[in-house]
Amino acid sequence: MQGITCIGLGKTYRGGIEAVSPLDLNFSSGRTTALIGPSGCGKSTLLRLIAGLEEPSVGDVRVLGQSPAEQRRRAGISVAFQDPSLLPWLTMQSNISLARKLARKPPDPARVARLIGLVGLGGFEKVRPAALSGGMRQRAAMARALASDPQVLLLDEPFGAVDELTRRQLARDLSPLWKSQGTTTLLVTHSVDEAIMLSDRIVVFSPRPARVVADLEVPYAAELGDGPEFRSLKDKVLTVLSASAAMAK
Ligand SMILES: Nc1ncnc2c1ncn2[C@@H]1O[C@H](COP(=O)(O)OP(=O)(O)OP(=O)(O)O)[C@@H](O)[C@H]1O
Repeated sequence: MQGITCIGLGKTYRGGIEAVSPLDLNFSSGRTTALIGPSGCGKSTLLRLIAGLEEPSVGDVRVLGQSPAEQRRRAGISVAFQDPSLLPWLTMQSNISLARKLARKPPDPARVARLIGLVGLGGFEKVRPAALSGGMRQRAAMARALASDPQVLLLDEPFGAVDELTRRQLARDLSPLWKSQGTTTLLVTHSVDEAIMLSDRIVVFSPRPARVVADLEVPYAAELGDGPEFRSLKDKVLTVLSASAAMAK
């Protein structure tokens, strides 16, 4: 089975905090899955395990048939996390171009320019990260994540510092880029709207340690934003989420 496969995958941090309780989950190739759940339930930990940035305490994870470390070596995984780690000494444009170089892909200034335009940062190409706002840095990090045409894209609240209107616009403009390339995408978000708009499937987690409490398909029609399919799915996710949050009390 390709895609991303978690086999009995669990993580307990030093000090005994169990963030992810052993999980069996598969994320199919080419699909976008939103991961949603109460704050602190372990979503970022799961993403970091899949990215190979954290070692599992138990179990295993395979990313397109390989270990996360192997995939990272082949630059098959791109990440855009809450805290956009742009290199401070490089301009915004160079940060984005560098992603292609690190992935051993040929330079593609036209693609880089198009991405910068799509994230609304045209005119800021030569600016260094410190002179950008938090939301602008997140948008640059998103462009950087997409610049190398990754096979796997891991997004952890990539638009958390961006205002609601811009978020919607980014979701609309950027998701076709990864969807048309068959990228396997995981998106951690607190926004049910964003989860429905961007994904094919929504996995809802319990309070820590993360366990799956619902696994929902997103019907195609839900993408439209405010139709009955959208509203009914949103109600369903919110109901599961509030039941899940109540488990913590
Ligand atoms: N490096 C670490 N060492 C120890 N504990 C950690 C570490 N990273 C996360 N945790 C703990 O693990 C739990 C899960 O954290 P995680 O960041 O994965 O949750 P989350 O669901 O992504 O939260 P949020 O939605 O608020 O971003 C939390 O209790 C957190 O304090």
